[in-house]
Amino acid sequence: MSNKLVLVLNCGSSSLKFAIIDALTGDDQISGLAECFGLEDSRIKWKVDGNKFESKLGAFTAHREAIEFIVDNILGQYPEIAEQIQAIGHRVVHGGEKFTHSVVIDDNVIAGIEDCAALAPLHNPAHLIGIRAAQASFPKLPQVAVFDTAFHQTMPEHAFVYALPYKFYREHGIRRYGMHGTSHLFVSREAAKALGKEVADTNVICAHLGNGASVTAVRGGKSVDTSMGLTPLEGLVMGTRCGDLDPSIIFHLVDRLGYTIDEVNNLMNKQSGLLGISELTNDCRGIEEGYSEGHKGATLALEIFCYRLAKYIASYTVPLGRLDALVFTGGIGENSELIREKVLNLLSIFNFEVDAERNKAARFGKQGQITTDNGPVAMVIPTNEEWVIAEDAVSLLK
Ligand SMILES: Nc1ncnc2c1ncn2[C@@H]1O[C@H](COP(=O)(O)OP(=O)(O)O)[C@@H](O)[C@H]1O
Ligand SMILES: CC(=O)OP(=O)(O)O
Ligand SMILES: [Mg+2]
Repeated sequence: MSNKLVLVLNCGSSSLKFAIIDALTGDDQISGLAECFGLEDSRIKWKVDGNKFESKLGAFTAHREAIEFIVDNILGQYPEIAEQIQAIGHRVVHGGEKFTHSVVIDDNVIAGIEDCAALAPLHNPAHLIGIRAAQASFPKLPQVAVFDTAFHQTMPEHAFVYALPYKFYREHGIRRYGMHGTSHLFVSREAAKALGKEVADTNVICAHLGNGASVTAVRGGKSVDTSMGLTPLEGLVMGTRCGDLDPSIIFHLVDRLGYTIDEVNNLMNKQSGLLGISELTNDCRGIEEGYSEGHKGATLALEIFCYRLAKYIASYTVPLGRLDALVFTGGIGENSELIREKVLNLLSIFNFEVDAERNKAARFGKQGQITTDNGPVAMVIPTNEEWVIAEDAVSLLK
């Protein structure tokens, strides 16, 4: 048997993404998404060999029921696939300073993920539910945790310490950690391949633009700075998150406008970003549609998104010195030729020259350079976090 199949689970605050993936080739045999938390009408959608299926999960289904559905109703139909699964790989957003690499899950690891839950309150508690449910459903299979933060543990202290009294880092671990590390690792490695260079000799800036979004400066295969911080709220404008702002806005909202801390948390994580500015939608496709129809809010949201992103990208030339390529990835980075073009035009000081044909062609999972050969390289590289998770899971079993 040449397959090395891994079931990869990415439990988010309100959804669960899953894939059964071959660690050797990156091909997924089955993949899907369950919208499973707090919804009256939660659903699960999945794909097998390009064929699409959908089913209702019922009201208020949570991760545990979704995993039971995957095991009983989906894998149950494909026993020849199910019996080949060798491990379960879990995406875990926050591993603090404790986890610099992927690990096989045991009670100590679970306690470590619990310790980090306060730093990623929307993500880590969901991962723990997923881990426990997977342990119950697959008691014989090894479970592996792969951390978003691990790739960023190479950042130097001057990039990760906040300008607060130092004791808050020393005593409470309050520092910048960075997320989406698995994606930044994957696309920076693929960029080196595409450039025909050794990873150790390749400097790239990666923009992962999905519902959450972050930019990372990768020097010689190592993360040297990234835009997310203690939590996934810092940095870029995102679908519903505000990213960077003046921290005094929090005092103003609480002291002057009577908001509770919980309300501020909800406002900044769930009601801001593209959704908050546009007063239309958090979905980039809807923002682009609004922009093309002259919708004022959508236009402003798009402009702020691109401007902030371009500023971050420009600033990451500081830790790199030399830039071999700028990489776009994530649902927006892989598909939005409009945003890529706007961002590259804002970065005119670097002489990027957009190639309209190439930029148009790079979408729906296609990799490729989107600039002309006359200037610096920008490219689209579809991310594959699930493949990295599957590879790590299998390599830990050897
Ligand atoms: N064809 C497209 N054009 C523009 N944006 C797109 C397109 N397809 C997907 N997106 C955007 O990608 C985002 C989701 O990205 P994704 O990486 O799937 O998110 P997640 O962070 O949940 O993994 C959404 O804002 C969606 O609108
Ligand atoms: C860390 C983070 O923002 O993850 P996601 O993009 O999956 O929300
Ligand atoms: Mg994603």
